[in-house]
Amino acid sequence: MKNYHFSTALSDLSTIQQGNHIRFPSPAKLNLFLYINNKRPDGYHELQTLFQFLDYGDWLNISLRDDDQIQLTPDIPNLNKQDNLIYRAATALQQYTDCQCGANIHLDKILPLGGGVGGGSSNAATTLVALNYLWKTGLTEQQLIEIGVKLGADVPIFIDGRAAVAEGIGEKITHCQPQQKWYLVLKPELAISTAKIFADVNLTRNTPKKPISQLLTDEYRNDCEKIVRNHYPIIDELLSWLLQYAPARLTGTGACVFAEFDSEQDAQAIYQLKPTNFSGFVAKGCNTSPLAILLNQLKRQN
Ligand SMILES: C[C@@](CO)(OP(=O)(O)O)[C@H](O)COP(=O)(O)OP(=O)(O)OC[C@H]1O[C@@H](n2ccc(N)nc2=O)[C@H](O)[C@@H]1O
Ligand SMILES: Nc1ncnc2c1ncn2[C@@H]1O[C@H](COP(=O)(O)OP(=O)(O)O)[C@@H](O)[C@H]1O
Repeated sequence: MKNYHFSTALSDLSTIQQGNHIRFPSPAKLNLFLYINNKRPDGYHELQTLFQFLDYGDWLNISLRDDDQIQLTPDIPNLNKQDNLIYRAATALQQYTDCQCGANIHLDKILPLGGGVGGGSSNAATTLVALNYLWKTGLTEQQLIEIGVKLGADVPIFIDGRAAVAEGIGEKITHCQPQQKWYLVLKPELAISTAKIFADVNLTRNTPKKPISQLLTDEYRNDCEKIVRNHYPIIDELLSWLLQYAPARLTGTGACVFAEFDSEQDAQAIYQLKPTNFSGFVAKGCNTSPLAILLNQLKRQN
């Protein structure tokens, strides 16, 4: 059975490096809180949001090629290769560095598209970090972030690899150490467009900005939750169900919802009770990204 929890695999590098392939983790994130402070004249919204990684996500299996082609398998339904953030990240790195290297990239996808768990952004970040390592292009983290931010607002946080509060539209990052709880994440079978949520006239977009120290200790909320619950009755239903058992919220602009627990056993116990027509998973929150952990291990080995 495939394992989408990274910590076990990362404890044994022989499962990560097989022949000329290396498997790189592309973890999910949760927005433990998300407040919208303001709409800027250019239409973007200023946020204060807490990112934590999950010990769970996609794998990117990468090997080098003799030519400069980027081969990407398998196809994601309804997404052209040229629009896939993995392909865009790889070609952006080639262009930035003038590098003639290529790669075969196989994506083992488990994270839902438009799920608010950052799958696309994480795939882009893992591609940049992994290919910079494999191609020996030697870019600094800051240079990778410069490329990544053009691909999506959340790509820099996945490159940075440490839990943080992001402000502005995501460019101002303050590292922090929230509790590493266990989460039960439920995935409704629907994708939510981030643009659509931010365009909604009823969105709460004037939450006063607060000092980060206060945000971390106050009760956590997500300003997108009210309108997402209104638009999608199924999400409303799922959140009401989870709230019977534990504190629960929306992540990002949805569609996934999560509940937090102090132990894996507690999270698993509620997972067993979930309505059978919904999929979900249990995973631990981590303040250091599994990708950063693997990269350090690979560098130490060389
Ligand atoms: C708000 C977050 C929190 O994690 O939501 P999720 O996408 O994860 O659910 C993200 O930062 C989202 O980042 P990302 O998904 O990359 O959004 P983008 O593609 O950059 O933006 C899509 C559209 O949403 C609107 N948008 C996005 C981010 C923002 N701070 N203000 C906005 O108004 C803009 O209209 C933009 O054109
Ligand atoms: N490799 C990829 N994985 C997922 N989505 C991708 C990818 N490449 C491009 N996309 C596009 O990015 C959109 C947002 O994806 P994703 O980051 O998974 O959602 P969210 O930001 O809600 O967590 C998708 O709906 C899809 O159209």
